[in-house]
Amino acid sequence: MPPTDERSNRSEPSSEPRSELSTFASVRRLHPYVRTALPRLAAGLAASLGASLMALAIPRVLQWVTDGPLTAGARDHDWSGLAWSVALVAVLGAGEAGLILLRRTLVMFPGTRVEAAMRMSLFRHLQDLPVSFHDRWPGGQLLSRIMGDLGLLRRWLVFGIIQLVVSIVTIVVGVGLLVATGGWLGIIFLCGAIPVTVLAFRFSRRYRKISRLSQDQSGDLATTVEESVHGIRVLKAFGRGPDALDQFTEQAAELRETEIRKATTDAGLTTALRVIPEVTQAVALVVGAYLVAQGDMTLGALVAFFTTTAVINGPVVDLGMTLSMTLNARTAVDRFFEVMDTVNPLTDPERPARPEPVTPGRGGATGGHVAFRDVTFRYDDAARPVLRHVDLELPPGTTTALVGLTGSGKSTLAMLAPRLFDVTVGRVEVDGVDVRDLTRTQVRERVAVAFEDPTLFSASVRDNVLLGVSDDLPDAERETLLAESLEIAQAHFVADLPDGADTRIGEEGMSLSGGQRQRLALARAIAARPRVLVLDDPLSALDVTTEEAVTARLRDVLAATTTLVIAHRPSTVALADRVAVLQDGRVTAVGTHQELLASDPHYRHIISSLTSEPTPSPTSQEALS
Ligand SMILES: Nc1ncnc2c1ncn2[C@@H]1O[C@H](COP(=O)(O)OP(=O)(O)OP(=O)(O)O)[C@@H](O)[C@H]1O
Repeated sequence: MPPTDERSNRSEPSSEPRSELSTFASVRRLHPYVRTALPRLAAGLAASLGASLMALAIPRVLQWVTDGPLTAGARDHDWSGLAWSVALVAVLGAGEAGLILLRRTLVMFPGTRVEAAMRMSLFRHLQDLPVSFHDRWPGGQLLSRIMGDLGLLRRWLVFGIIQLVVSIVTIVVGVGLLVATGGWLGIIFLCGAIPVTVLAFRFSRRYRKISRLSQDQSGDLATTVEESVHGIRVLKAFGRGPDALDQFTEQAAELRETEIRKATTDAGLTTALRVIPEVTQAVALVVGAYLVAQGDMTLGALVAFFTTTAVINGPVVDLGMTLSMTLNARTAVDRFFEVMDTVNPLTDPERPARPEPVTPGRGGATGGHVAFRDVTFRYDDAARPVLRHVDLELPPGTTTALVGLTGSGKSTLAMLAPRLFDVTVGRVEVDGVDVRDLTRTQVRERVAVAFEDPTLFSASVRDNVLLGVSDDLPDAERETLLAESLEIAQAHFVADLPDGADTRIGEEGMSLSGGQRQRLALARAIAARPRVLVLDDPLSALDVTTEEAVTARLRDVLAATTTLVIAHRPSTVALADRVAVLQDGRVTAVGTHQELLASDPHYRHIISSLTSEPTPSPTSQEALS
C-alpha cells in the first residue's frame, strides 16, 4: 500500500495588526537589522543631546550676564565681563550647530544601510515564500511594504527616534531646571505638562489606527495601479478604462480622506502643544513680574526662566510630529513583520536525501522516474480537495499526456512535481525520493516547467532562456545550449530581433507575441536540461505550422526525458507515449491513446470535445487516428 503520510501545506500570514505588542515591543523587533548601525545611531543621539544641552546652557549664561556683568558693567563702566559672556554664548551657539551637523553625518549612512538590508531580507523572503502565499497577497500590498514602509522607517531611524529622545530629554531637563530655579513659575509650567501628557496618550491610540488604515489603503491603491497597468490591454479592448479610473478615484478619495483625518488628528495635537505652553507662559509672566516687583526673584532669573521656556517650546511642539512619525514607523514595522513572520511550509529538509547527482545533458536513461502515490491535494482556502487519491507513474524517458475536462485538476497535479505546492496527503517521488526530502535546488535540477501563460522578465532573451542554467557552466556551453534550445522551440524570430539574443524584451515580454513568448518559455524549460519536464499546454498560442515544427523537434528531446504534458489539443496528445485521464480530481484511466479510445467512454468524450475545437492540425489528427 502506498505511504499516506500527512504533512501540512498551509501557511498562515497574519493580515491583522500586531495590536497585542506595545509600540516599544514592536519597534524592538528591529534590533537584528539595526544592531550594526547602533553605535553610529547612539553617537548621533549623543551629538543631538549635546546640542540640546548647549541650547539649554545659553539661558544660564544669560541669567549670569544679566545679574552679573551687565549690572556690574552699567554700575562700574567695565564691559570686559560682558565681552567674555558674549563670546561664551557664541561658542555655545556654534557648538550646538556643529553637533547638529555631526548628528546628520553620523546617522545618514547607517539609516540607508538598515533600509537596504531590510529591503533585501523582505525581498529574499518573498522569493522564498510559496506560490500559495503569492496567490493570497495582493502585489500592491507587498510593493507598498517593500518601498513606502521601509522608506518611512529609514526617516524615523535617522531623525524621528533621535528627535523623540532629544525632545523628551530636553523637556525633562528643561522643566527640571525651571522647577529648580524658577520656584512657583516652574511649578506653573509643570502643571501644563498634565494636559499635554493626557492629550499625547489619547492621540497615540487614535493615530495608530488611522496610520494603519492609511498604509493599508496605500497598498490597496498600489494593487489597483498594478492590476490596471498589467491588464491594460484587456481594459482597453473592453473599453473598461473608465471603470478602472472610477475604482482608482474611489480608492484614492478614501485614502485622501484618511490622510486628512490623519493630518487633522496630528494638527490637533500640534495646536494643543503650541497653545498649552503659551498659556502657561502667560500665567508665568504675570506671576514672574509680580515676584520681581516684590524682590522675591531677580531679573536675571526671570530672563533665564523665559529663555529656557523658549528652548523647551521647540521640542514640545516637535513632540507631536515625532510622536506621529513613531506611530507611522511602528505600523511600518508591524506590516514588515507580518510578511517576514509568514512561515514557509515548503522548506528544505534538515537532512536532505542524497540522490545520485544530476549530470548535465538530457538523461532519461539515467533517471527521471516520477511517481504520484495516493496524492490528495487541497488548496489552503478551499473546502474540498482538488485531487483525491491520485496514483500515477511516469517511467523514465516516457511522455505522458494528462487530459481531463476543464477544472479537473491537471495544472494542480503538474505543479506538485516541481514542488510549487506540497501534497496534503500522499507523496510525489522523483527517482524514488519524496520531493519533500530533497532541497529545492535538487528539485529544480531535476524538474523543469513551461506554463501555458509564459512569464518572461524584463531582461535579455539570453537571460530569460538560460534562467534555469547554472552560472558555473562555461560561456561556450551556455551559448550552445541557448542556440539549441531556441532551435528546438523554433524561436527563429530571435535572430531578427534588433540585438538578437541580447535584445531586452519589455516588461514581462509584452513586446513579443503570445506565441513568441510561449516559445521562449519552452526554450527556457528545455535549456534547463531536466530529467523531468512538465509542460502545461505550452504550445496553445502557436499557429498550426509552427506547432508542427516545434512538435517534431520536441519529440527528439522528449525521447530522453520523462515528460508530463497537459494536453488541451489532439496535437499535444500525439506527442505522448501514453495518456492519463483525470476526472474530477482522480486519475481514472492510463493507457495508450488507442487503448483508451477503445476502453474509456470519458476519454472518448474528452477527445471528441478536443477534436471539435477549431484548429486541429491535419498531422495531429493523423497521429491520433
Ligand atoms: N490557487 C488556487 N486556490 C484555490 N483553488 C484553486 C487554485 N487554483 C486552482 N484552483 C481550483 O482547483 C480546481 C482545478 O484547477 P486546475 O487549474 O488544476 O484545473 P485544470 O484541469 O488545469 O483546468 P483547465 O483545463 O481549465 O486549465 C479548479 O476548481 C480551480 O478553481
